[in-house]
Amino acid sequence: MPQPMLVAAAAIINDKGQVLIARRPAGVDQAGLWELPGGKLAPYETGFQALKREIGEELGIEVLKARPLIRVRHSYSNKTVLLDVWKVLEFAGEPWGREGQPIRWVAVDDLVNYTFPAANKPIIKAVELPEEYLITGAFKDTQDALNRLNKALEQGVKLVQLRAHQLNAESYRELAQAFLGPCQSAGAKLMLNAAPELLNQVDADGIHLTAARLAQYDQRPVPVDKWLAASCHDAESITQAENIRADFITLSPVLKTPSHPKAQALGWHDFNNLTDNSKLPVYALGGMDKKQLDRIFGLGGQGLAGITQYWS
Ligand SMILES: Nc1nc2c([nH]c(=O)n2[C@H]2C[C@H](O)[C@@H](COP(=O)(O)OP(=O)(O)OP(=O)(O)O)O2)c(=O)[nH]1
Ligand SMILES: [Mg+2]
Repeated sequence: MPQPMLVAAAAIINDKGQVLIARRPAGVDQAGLWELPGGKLAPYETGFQALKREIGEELGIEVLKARPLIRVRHSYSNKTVLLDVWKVLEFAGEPWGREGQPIRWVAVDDLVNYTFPAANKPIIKAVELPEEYLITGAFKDTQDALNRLNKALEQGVKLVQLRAHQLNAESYRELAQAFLGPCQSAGAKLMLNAAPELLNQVDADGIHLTAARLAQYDQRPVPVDKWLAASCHDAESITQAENIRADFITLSPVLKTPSHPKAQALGWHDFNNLTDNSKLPVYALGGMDKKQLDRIFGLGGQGLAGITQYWS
């Protein structure tokens, strides 16, 4: 593999939740496309140092607080880049295009309407996705499931996977239908852990494939305007998820968990290796709680999945 060009880039979010994008000038690589501001690492710079310098040079603001968002390696015909993308949480000053480049604050949901370089597809997804992915646990009946869902939504959950393998297809469909309203009202996305065809009957936001379902496809089984996620456990399943153009994955079990006592845990080291080699946003799953979020970000993860504390 050729040595990639190292690039630091920033997802700068303002207090309205909008993201700052800039337009690449004519005559440079990827000319005319929109990008996240940033640029090449100078020799001996860390990603964060380069981020601070590039953002100062290009936008005239000072980055005060940032955390890793995603790292993506991508090969263009003429070069390979390794984009080290940070989420900027605090900055000083008012950004302007210091190099004459047009800049724009864009709502996260509008990012799909702008054309970015090919490497940015998973990066834009990482910007859109929240830090936590709720996977439903046990429940007594429909009302109990809805009560638990509403409690989780009240606590700010924005991404929900309805996982209920104990239900038959019809009961699952009914429950999925019942989940739609509360999720929509709370501005949360609903992923169905079910066959992709169910999207024809239930207008949820996407499908989450089990590892077994993931292995069955050789192309993306859901339309591009829906989300596709998959459960991965190793490098092979991650490659498979990338091949069928999934949008994000869960990787498990990171730590030992009572729900899957026989499964061998990956541990943090392997979690890091696998996320490093994955293009897609990766949620850590298995034995996770909110206290581990900073560690997950540092190791290349999008956030954590499971969060049984929201479902108890
Ligand atoms: N900044 C930025 N670069 C991106 C993005 N997506 C993407 O593929 N790239 C590629 C395009 C370029 O080949 C490379 C970044 O180089 P750059 O042109 O921003 O570098 P720079 O700011 O240091 O500029 P210069 O030294 O060439 O003046 O990474 C993105 O979202 N932001
Ligand atoms: Mg630049």
